Amino acid sequence: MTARMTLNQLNYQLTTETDQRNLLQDINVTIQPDEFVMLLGANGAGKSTFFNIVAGDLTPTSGQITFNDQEITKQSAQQRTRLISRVYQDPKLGTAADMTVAENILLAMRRGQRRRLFPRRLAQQRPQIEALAKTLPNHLEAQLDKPVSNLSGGQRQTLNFLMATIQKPELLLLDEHTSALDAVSSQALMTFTDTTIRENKLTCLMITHDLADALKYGNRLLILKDGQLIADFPDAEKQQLTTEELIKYLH
Ligand SMILES: Nc1ncnc2c1ncn2[C@@H]1O[C@H](COP(=O)(O)OP(=O)(O)OP(=O)(O)O)[C@@H](O)[C@H]1O
Repeated sequence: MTARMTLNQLNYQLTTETDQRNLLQDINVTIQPDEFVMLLGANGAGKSTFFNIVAGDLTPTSGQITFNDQEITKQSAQQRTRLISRVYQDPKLGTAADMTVAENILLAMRRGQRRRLFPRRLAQQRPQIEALAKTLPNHLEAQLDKPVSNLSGGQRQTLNFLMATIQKPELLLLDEHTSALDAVSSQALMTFTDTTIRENKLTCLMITHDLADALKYGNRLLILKDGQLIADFPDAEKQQLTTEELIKYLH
């Protein structure tokens, strides 16, 4: 099996006027296509920096990133958008607030294609959009003609997740995507996330501070501490882990 992504001897050093800090240090990790990886770490451990490097928003100071056997270390975030989708913590990011839910879904379906004939396409694709919406949690199917700015946080994050996965990215990055939601909405989106990843066989890296979710979902678990990967649990070991053991790693 060709690895989906390999990070080799990767370092990221932040240089300011007053000091130099290694935000990521000697990261060596290979992600396989069938992996749904939980990434844990205390505040400031370097998780978002890790995602920014993978997405191409930051360039590593040294080391290589290989994606499907091609080196992409110097590729921009724009060049990687065909491969990598990201959902952020903030429900306001990722959607067009003034457009309706249906229009946003159509935009995501047609990302990368020409925008001509948009109203006609919207009418043509309506049955498909409605069928899709019926599978979604958080009652989003009843909101198709509402502007996105009217949605609750849970509904907006559900839409963000759908838009990020509708074209089946090669790699999905979930950056604490349920953490701003109430417990019920968060669990509904997490269940939908898990089903979507399994059914579409997506490769996924997910940052979370929710230890119960980290243990329940995914088939591998990585822990970052002070910019270094200090633990890597494959599925069988992950299944034996307890919250208490995880807490010890995070301190
Ligand atoms: N542009 C920057 N300037 C200064 N410090 C930075 C910058 N970016 C990140 N840092 C620092 O680097 C460290 C790692 O940050 P990062 O956001 O990657 O951590 P994190 O694990 O995602 O944390 P959290 O769980 O709080 O989101 C932190 O100490 C942070 O303050």
